[in-house]
Amino acid sequence: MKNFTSIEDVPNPKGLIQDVINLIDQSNHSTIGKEKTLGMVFFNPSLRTRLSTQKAAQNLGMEVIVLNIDKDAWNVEFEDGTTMDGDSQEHIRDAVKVISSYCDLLAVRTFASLTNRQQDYEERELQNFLKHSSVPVISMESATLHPLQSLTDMATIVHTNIPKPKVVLSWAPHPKPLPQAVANSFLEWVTELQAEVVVAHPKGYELSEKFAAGYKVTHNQQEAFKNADIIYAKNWSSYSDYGARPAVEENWTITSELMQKTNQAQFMHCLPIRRNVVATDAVIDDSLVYQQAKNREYAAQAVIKNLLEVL
Ligand SMILES: NCCC[C@H](NC(=O)CCC(=O)O)C(=O)O
Ligand SMILES: NC(=O)OP(=O)(O)O
Repeated sequence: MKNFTSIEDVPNPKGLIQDVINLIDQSNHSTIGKEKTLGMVFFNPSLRTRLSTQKAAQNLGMEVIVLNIDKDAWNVEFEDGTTMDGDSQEHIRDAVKVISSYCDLLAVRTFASLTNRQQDYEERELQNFLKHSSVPVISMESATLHPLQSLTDMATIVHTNIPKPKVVLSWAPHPKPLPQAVANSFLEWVTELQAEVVVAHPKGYELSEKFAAGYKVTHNQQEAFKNADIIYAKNWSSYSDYGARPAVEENWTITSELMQKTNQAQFMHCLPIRRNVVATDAVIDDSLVYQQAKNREYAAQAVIKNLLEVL
């Protein structure tokens, strides 16, 4: 594996999921990363990804340096060929060349504009990192994908030991427009599981065909929940009317009553979660969300180890 920015970078996804499961069952530390440095660059906030990736690198003996580029560095210009006489002091190509010169691996969190679909889906910021970094790049969530989250989620689902689970990816309400990244990535990875997958969302919230093609999609949340073993909740904004939040008539908040329609399903969410908007307190408090968050450490550790092995 040369980079980790989507499932397409992973030669053996099932093997990587198994590596994470092995770490869940028996966490271990190694010194493979001794005298090596992980650089972590954030363009927007993070709690889990930041701490779990840092912890994972430390478990492997690495040093970690962190740059909150949106807060602590110069304003970055992303357009090529522009005359930089405005508010941006530093071009992304210079920034990435310099940052990667201090690191052996470079992890980056970029962001979705939710205003320019073409630019987001071309992954302009992430592509600049891939193009200009002299070391392997790890995505800590990009404009359209969140592969560390999805790797974690797959390992968490397999670890429940439910044979051939019915897995429902359910849209849920949110007061703000959010990216499609977590849902896109989930659908990219869930094909690796022996599972029946159903996507439930209101009309107007169709995901890109690139990710949704081949999956059963329903606008009936109650129907989707019947016999489900895993409920994976996530809000996302519209892909077709990019970044919009079309009105939804029914209440899609995940409640205990709704969970009662399932086969005693386990509730999952990547966090952060807006309590009593996405799901009720009772649903969240009896769920896999903290196991999921803990498993982020193991997913990051499996990915970093894999990349270090081929340095
Ligand atoms: N990194 C995991 C998810 C991050 C992001 N959620 C958020 O931005 C929540 C913000 C809020 O609750 O206002 C998302 O949905 O893609
Ligand atoms: N789930 C997740 O990526 O959380 P953070 O945004 O806090 O890193």
